[in-house]
Amino acid sequence: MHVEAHKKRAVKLIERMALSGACNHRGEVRLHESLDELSTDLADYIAELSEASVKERGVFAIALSGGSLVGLMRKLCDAPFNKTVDWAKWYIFWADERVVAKNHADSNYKLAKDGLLSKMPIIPSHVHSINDSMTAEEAANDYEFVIRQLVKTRVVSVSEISDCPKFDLILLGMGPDGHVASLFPNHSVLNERDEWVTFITDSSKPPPERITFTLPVINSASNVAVVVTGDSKAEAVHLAIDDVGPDSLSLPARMVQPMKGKLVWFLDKPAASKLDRSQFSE
Ligand SMILES: O=C(O)[C@H](O)[C@@H](O)[C@H](O)[C@H](O)COP(=O)(O)O
Repeated sequence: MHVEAHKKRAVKLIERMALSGACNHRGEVRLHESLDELSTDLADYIAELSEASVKERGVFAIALSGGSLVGLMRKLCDAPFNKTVDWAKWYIFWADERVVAKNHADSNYKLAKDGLLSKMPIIPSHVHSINDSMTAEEAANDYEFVIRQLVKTRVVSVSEISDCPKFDLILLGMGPDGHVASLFPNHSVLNERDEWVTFITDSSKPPPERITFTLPVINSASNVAVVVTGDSKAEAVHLAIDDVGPDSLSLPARMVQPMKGKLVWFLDKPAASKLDRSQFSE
């Protein structure tokens, strides 16, 4: 990289660090001036975790979600990442999936395949999407079985504390209602402690049938990143991150609390606009 470009990047980084605050027990908050800056930081973050994981374990097990997250990961397909990331070591999973055919417009797999995976040299057999010819319940059981086999062979690591799979990185979006993966507010699946993957047939956001990682799996990951943009999410971001008392405790995004892993929030300014943090004000 040219020296001037290096300098510019360093200045940007310092500015960003000044804007972002290390955020005690709710994780690290990374606040971004623009979606472009957020997506550059997100690509850097994922590439760094991939490198560290491949160095340590020889593989990188990453779980995706749907929504705007996929578009915000697009820079991974461009230089320098297209050349520097060790794509052959990536294993892809979904933290949640809509129970629809893989070629359906609602499919999270299709979204990621069209927008990302088809542009990355990932080994097709490393892409673990759900079986779309089953009922939601069967698909959840089947997906858990697939993950169990990969835990046995250590493609997916295992948590020393919970016996759950320990994904190297779980990427989540968040809805304005504070849902993450397909864990919606007040739903009984929030209490699921035994299964790794479960299903719902009554999602408050269509389509109704989904499978989802459970909270114990999300909270056993080595790294969890929640990527949230736009002012419609500002209130939920406030409840998920700030110390607002017991009312917020039932918010699914607030229940994302990795036991040993690291939690990072990637926010743009509108999403962060209701955070009680003086360092975020202009
Ligand atoms: O399955 C779904 O309905 C979506 O994948 C959903 O869970 C999404 O991840 C969040 O609602 C955030 O979406 P946006 O980032 O697009 O707002």
